[in-house]
Amino acid sequence: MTTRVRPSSKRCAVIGGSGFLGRHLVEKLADKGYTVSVFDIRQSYELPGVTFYLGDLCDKQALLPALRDVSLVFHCASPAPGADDRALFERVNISGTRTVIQACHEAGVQKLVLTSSASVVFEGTDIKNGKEDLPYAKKPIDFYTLTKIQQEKLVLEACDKENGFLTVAIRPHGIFGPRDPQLVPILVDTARRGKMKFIIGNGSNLVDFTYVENVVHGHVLAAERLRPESPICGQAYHITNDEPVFFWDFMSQILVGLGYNAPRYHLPYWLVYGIALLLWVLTVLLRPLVSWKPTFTPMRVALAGTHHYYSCARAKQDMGYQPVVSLKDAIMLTVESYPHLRQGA
Ligand SMILES: NC(=O)C1=CN([C@@H]2O[C@H](COP(=O)(O)OP(=O)(O)OC[C@H]3O[C@@H](n4cnc5c(N)ncnc54)[C@H](OP(=O)(O)O)[C@@H]3O)[C@@H](O)[C@H]2O)C=CC1
Ligand SMILES: CC(C)CCC[C@@H](C)[C@H]1CC[C@H]2C3=C(CC[C@]12C)[C@@]1(C)CCC(=O)C[C@@H]1CC3
Repeated sequence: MTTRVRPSSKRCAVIGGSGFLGRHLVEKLADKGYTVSVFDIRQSYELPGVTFYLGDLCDKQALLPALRDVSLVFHCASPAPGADDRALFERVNISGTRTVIQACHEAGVQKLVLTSSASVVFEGTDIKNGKEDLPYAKKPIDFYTLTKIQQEKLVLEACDKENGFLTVAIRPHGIFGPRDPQLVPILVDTARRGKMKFIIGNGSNLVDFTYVENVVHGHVLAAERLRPESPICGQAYHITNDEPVFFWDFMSQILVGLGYNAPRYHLPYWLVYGIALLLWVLTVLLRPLVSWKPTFTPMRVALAGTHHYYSCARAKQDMGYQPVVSLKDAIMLTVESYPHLRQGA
């Protein structure tokens, strides 16, 4: 006779736990006394109480050992948005997420928390205080967004109270903080190449940027509140700093904090967007010959020139969410964490 070990509620797995958000989440969970299994295609650190399983999440056999005796799974793996590779996004974010759900069923996992993105409703036009009932983008601005939409739908539709499998999706926006490989490094690289002189549009667009610890806090709350009687089952939740800021003020504060000049000259939004679109088409057409990645992609230009901020009212009401680090402190902590990216370093 085989006896099945009942998964402990203090054992969890983090798929994508070697990444920027994933590692911060793992550190918080370990701090809170969880035993954590990390599943990722790479191992970027070591931590007591954390076991690493390496593999591709599209491979169920590789994934299953990481989910053994685990009751709670966080899925925060995705190819980086800059990958611009439709096949890769579809394979990892859509088929891979189906595989994650199947593996959870086979391993007897009871709760799945997905890291989705607030950009699942973003089509390149203004969103002001967007709530979760906004429809998914009909014309997603890139393959990343397109596949994040499908991924979120798969996870929320898999929620099945009768069979004891509960799911929830967290939608952060513009995550930043120590060790982020995207926002600050791309910004500094652009400044070092002398391309951060211009403000795209009139500079009055409000945007959410979310400190990584607040995103982690949203994930942990969701996991701990995910019970059959809870309103959060099968729902998506915006998690932001809840302090919309002018996009170009935020960028300037980071740049100035690191010793670079803030951008000063204005360029018309539609001109820059048109050029970015043209460059993107050229890179696609010339791809077999040239492997050049433009800094100003249509997605980045749209994000830099429109309003996109979201309401966290639902997360506050259903999960008791409140940001734990203010934007001012978050910017200071972030700037301090990148001494190697300072001007002249
Ligand atoms: N950063 C942001 O501003 C936002 C991010 N998100 C979402 O948050 C999540 C985490 O993002 P972030 O931490 O920034 O991203 P990272 O790229 O830092 O982390 C993702 C991790 O997943 C790994 N990974 C990618 N593909 C696979 C695969 N097939 N199998 C196993 N592991 C894989 C990555 O490895 P490798 O690095 O080698 O690819 C990486 O370690 C993602 O789902 C993203 O869509 C949502 C909103 C905003
Ligand atoms: C070169 C400049 C015009 C812009 C430099 C900063 C950008 C790299 C970042 C500003 C907003 C960020 C953002 C994301 C990635 C980095 C930025 C474009 C996401 C696309 C990451 C993944 C998501 O799910 C949504 C994010 C929105 C904001």
